[in-house]
Amino acid sequence: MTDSKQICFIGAGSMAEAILSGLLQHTDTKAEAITMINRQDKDRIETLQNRYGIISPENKEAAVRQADTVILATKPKDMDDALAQWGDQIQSGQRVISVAAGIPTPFIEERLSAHPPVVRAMPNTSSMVGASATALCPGRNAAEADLDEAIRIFSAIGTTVVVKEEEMDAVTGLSGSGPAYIYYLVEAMEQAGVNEGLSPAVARNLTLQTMAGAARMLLETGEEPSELRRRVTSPGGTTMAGLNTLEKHRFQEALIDAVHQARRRSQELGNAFPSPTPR
Ligand SMILES: NC(=O)C1=CN([C@@H]2O[C@H](COP(=O)(O)OP(=O)(O)OC[C@H]3O[C@@H](n4cnc5c(N)ncnc54)[C@H](O)[C@@H]3O)[C@@H](O)[C@H]2O)C=CC1
Ligand SMILES: O=C(O)[C@@H]1CCC=N1
Repeated sequence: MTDSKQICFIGAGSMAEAILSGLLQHTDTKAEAITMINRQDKDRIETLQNRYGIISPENKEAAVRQADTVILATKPKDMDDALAQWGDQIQSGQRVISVAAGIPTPFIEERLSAHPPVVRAMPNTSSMVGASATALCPGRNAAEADLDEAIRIFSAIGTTVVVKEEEMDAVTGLSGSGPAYIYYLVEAMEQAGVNEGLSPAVARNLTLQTMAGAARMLLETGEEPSELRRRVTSPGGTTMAGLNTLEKHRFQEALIDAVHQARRRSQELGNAFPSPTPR
């Protein structure tokens, strides 16, 4: 992605940093093309300036006004205030991308008097290493070119899919929150290795490569996970003993419920921000 387009992040937390880092490492985007605005927290912007060389704008209003794309990356609960604070700076010729969980596009559209195009995105923090799984959906003022531009940004830092807005809560529960489930699994596998007498370093090394290898097998062979699992599982062997235990503890049911509860929570966050105008 060759780019001189200006991007302004409103909200400079974990997700904004993951996108920023991914863009700088995996595209031709220059740090000078990125501005970041954060509430109160001057230290945070200084950290990001030192880490990435991005600009902390003197005139924050102008930075929002001058961006080609404004990325809204505050917590859902802060979005209303952030739109009240910065929304009047956003012009119709700009493009807005929101990465906030749960917040429907009409909620944002109704708070932007210039009616710019809004695209909703749900990336994940693997953006940082160019490996996000991002789902996108266009708001009512977004033309194909706006969606394409958002796809272009997020394709540079991972894979993208376009979904219907009503699918965004499910996406959030699955791939938005998903990295945390995987890290949780890694924590458990490492602990298991240590419990069985391995050093923490060896347990980590083996766990991570096992995880990475299994992911690559899935991606590169295109085989079904159930088939790949079958090939590891010799009848009466060790894997079967392990899998039977996972089944006894209802491991799959627990994961399915985790995604369901995360989806439900995303929906709940959205319900807290109703949109008065029916679409
Ligand atoms: N962390 C994750 O894995 C993912 C997060 N998201 C979404 O990204 C958004 C941000 O999440 P995180 O980065 O984790 O949160 P965070 O709390 O790390 O960052 C949010 C930042 O927004 C700033 N902020 C709040 N109000 C502001 C205002 N009025 N003007 C300027 N800055 C303001 C805060 O100071 C904070 O630094 C959330 O809406 C979340 O749902 C989406 C996908 C994954
Ligand atoms: O936990 C959260 O609410 C955010 C949204 C998806 C991942 N993290």
